[in-house]
Amino acid sequence: MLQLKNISKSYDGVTILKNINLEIEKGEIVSILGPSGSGKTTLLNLILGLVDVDEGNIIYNGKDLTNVPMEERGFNIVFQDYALFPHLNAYKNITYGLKNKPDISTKEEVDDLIRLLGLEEHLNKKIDQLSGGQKQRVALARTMVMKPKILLLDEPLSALDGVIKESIKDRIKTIAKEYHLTTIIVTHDPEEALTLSDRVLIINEGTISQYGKPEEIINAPANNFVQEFILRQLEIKKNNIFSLFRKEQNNNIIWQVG
Ligand SMILES: Nc1ncnc2c1ncn2[C@@H]1O[C@H](COP(=O)(O)OP(=O)(O)OP(=O)(O)O)[C@@H](O)[C@H]1O
Repeated sequence: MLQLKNISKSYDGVTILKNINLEIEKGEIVSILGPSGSGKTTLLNLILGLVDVDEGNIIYNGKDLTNVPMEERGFNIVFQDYALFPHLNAYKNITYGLKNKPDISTKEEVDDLIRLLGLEEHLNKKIDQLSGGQKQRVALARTMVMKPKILLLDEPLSALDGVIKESIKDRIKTIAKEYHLTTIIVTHDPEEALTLSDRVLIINEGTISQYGKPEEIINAPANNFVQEFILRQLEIKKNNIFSLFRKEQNNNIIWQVG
């Protein structure tokens, strides 16, 4: 279990995160959801160890990691831009980290992951020959072969759309459940957070607005911010789709009458 206790962080005297308290169970998928500048990536970086906390503690399975350097925490991140090596093919990207630590994953485990992510046909391709969704899956595989204790994903779906987005969402869910892998995802998209996660952490201006299961957030928004910002966005999206549908129907009627 990961626990954040009274975490605070400021930059240049400006408070970015204030008194964050949070518990994430092993194998849970948690999304950090909030508007631009609310402190989502800062929170992810604090967990990863890329950024130091000003106050508070990060505890993992009872051990205080607050002052443990990033490399020793055993967490791993997939960045928004994937950060793949362009001169290496997909397979070499996936197995790159194993060069120095070959015992972490067996060949069978690597092959399993490649199969799970549907990358078999793309292994010999260079990175610039891959689509956005394929790059994303290579980045996920490269991180997963290192068997992180916690998988951190920064806006993993933002560059993707439609069917590909849904398919990567499913793959993230499958991997998290199959490997009992605690997964923390930063997103600004309420629909993505609510459909992908076991629990959603909604932050606004550096504080927690609500932390709960998707159905709790939808059925019992804790405050005005959750209601107005998060649920309203979903409502607008839904209405846009319905109005498009109605327009289409009206056009058909006019066309038929005409
Ligand atoms: N290294 C830094 N130095 C100074 N200010 C920073 C630094 N990193 C982040 N900030 C500030 O902290 C605030 C929160 O940034 P953060 O990147 O965590 O937000 P976010 O919720 O992830 O936003 P977005 O959705 O736009 O990526 C912003 O106002 C940002 O300008």
